[in-house]
Amino acid sequence: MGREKPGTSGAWTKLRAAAALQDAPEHPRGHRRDRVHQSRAREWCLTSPPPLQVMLVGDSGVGKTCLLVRFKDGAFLAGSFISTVGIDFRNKVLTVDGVKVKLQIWDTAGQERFRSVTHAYYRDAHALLLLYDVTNKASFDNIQAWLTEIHEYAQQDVVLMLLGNKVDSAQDRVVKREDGEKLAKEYGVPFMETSAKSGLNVELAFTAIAKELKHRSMKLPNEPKFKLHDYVKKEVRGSGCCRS
Ligand SMILES: Nc1nc2c(ncn2[C@@H]2O[C@H](COP(=O)(O)OP(=O)(O)OP(=O)(O)O)[C@@H](O)[C@H]2O)c(=O)[nH]1
Ligand SMILES: [Mg+2]
Repeated sequence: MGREKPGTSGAWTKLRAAAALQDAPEHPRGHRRDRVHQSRAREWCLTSPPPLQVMLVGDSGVGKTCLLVRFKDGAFLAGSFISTVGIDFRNKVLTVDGVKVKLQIWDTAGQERFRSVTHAYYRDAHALLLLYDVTNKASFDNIQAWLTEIHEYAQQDVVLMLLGNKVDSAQDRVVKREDGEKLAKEYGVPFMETSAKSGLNVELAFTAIAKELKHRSMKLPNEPKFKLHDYVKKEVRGSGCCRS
């Protein structure tokens, strides 16, 4: 039996919220978050229209959870690294060109052992933020494998953006900005460097995605076509240390 197209009905949203409740893991940072999680999910499924689904993917430790927390709460989760277990989500409403856009952002676990959980969520994603860590060459080298996985499991028209995170760690950098740009160009995806720690380009990454999804869903006849690549190129900010 085929599933209903994601994001098209309140029933779908409720299903997802119920699934989120069932799967809700202990919060990765050790707090009891079940109740917060439940009320968040309940509150979300009572609002309409259905949110646009954005998924964060990439190797473990690249900063997916920190990026989401920075975007949602404006804070950086310093301290010891506690890996995400399974999958979690946070909601955020953005105002894009005067229109409210609801994003439901899925924070996936980068660890290999959770890969099958993540696979199940790909096809409902409207957008994917694919992260690597500029201080970790292996996370950059694995981007091609992630792209293969995305190709296999995500919708063909999914909005995709490549992010090189932790750009604040200039001394530990091993992946040059140019390498990220080259790889992104090769695959035809927009690219920017970010820092969940300093906040660099975090808002921009999500806003760019929201703008693209909003333009796709509204398709106003007199509105000029939104070009995500051009928008990102125009708006992106360098880390201030390494731009030529
Ligand atoms: N310097 C710096 N450290 C960061 C940044 N983002 C995340 N970190 C650190 O990197 C570590 C991993 O961050 P997480 O956000 O938990 O990584 P993750 O991608 O969610 O990892 P998994 O949940 O295992 O997939 C933590 O110790 C963070 O404090 C950043 O922008 N700059
Ligand atoms: Mg995480």
